[in-house]
Amino acid sequence: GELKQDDLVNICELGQGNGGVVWKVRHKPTDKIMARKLIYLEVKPALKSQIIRELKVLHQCNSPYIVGFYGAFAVEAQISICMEYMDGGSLDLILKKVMRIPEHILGKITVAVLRGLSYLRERHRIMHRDIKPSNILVNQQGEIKLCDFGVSAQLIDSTLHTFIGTRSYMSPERLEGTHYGIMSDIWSLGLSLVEMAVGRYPIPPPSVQDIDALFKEDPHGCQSRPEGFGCHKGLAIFELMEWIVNEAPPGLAREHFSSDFCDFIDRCLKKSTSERADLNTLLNHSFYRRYENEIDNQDMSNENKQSTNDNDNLADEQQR
Ligand SMILES: Nc1ncnc2c1ncn2[C@@H]1O[C@H](COP(=O)(O)OP(=O)(O)OP(=O)(O)O)[C@@H](O)[C@H]1O
Ligand SMILES: NCCNc1nnc(-c2ccc(F)c(F)c2Nc2ccc(I)cc2F)o1
Ligand SMILES: [Mg+2]
Repeated sequence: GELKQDDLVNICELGQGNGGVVWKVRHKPTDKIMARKLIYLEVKPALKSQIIRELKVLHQCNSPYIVGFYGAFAVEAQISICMEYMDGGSLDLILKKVMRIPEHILGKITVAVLRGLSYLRERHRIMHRDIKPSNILVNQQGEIKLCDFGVSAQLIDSTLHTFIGTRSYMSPERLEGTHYGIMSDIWSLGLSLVEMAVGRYPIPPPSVQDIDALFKEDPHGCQSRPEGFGCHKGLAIFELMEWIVNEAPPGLAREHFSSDFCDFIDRCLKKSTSERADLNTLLNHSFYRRYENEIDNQDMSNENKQSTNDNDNLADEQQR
């Protein structure tokens, strides 16, 4: 049935973005735990109902790589989007805890993101528009899923002027205001992977010393960021955008990462879209190939776990 405000009880706040806050909530009638995103929007009622109508398409977005959707509604100037609660949180939070994410995990993340992007394109003819670590969520079953993709054209339109971030995962062509498409998601994926591999937003690129300091065996054994790494004064958002448009793209240090990971990143971070790899090319890249069956076992094992549980329950029942 339809979700409504009175049926939801706040448990705790999961985080704030720019223009949105996300709560962990319980849906009383079903006792289901959900994540409720509230987006503040002052738009005419006609536009609000159009947004709610367009968000209903999320009921058809069913993929192991896309966060589940329970419903959307508006109360005054707040749009609520109720979705699957991902109890592992987002990759930006995980990155803060672990300093940097090892390559084999980044391989699994890459498989999930590319499969999520191709699902959205093949089945719903949409691009994501906001690929970045905070929009890639994980759960304790080890599943990796995408959220916050532009399914409603009107919601995108109504929030264009409000959502500016502190850092930009936007591609050069998007920052230049020229037309952009799925290839812009590929750039954002590349930049997100470099950030997670190195442990900080990669523009302006860390110095060679920074990188070596990061990877030398930490004497204390704990993963701590070297002095001044990453927390040096970042560029202001506009300087950052200028850097992305005018300077060479970031890349990975070949002495610390496999050559096919470095090559994968180089192909995602080509500044010109005609040189950048498209989705199909990346789905055939050796870095993707190396991890694609790993994640299938992951999914299979979850399904197997589910079915063995079902069988166990059935067996129990028959004994009772
Ligand atoms: N479905 C979810 N399950 C669990 N945690 C979530 C879920 N959706 C969002 N979050 C958490 O809420 C935080 C805020 O999300 P939100 O999308 O508003 O902002 P953001 O993605 O961090 O940044 P921005 O607003 O710039 O897009 C995220 O960082 C994430 O940790
Ligand atoms: N600054 C606040 C965070 N930014 C942001 N969060 N969600 C969106 C979003 C934008 C357009 C759209 F159509 C959505 F459905 C959107 N949300 C959305 C899409 C799919 C799922 I599953 C869940 C969602 F919240 O934009
Ligand atoms: Mg988000």
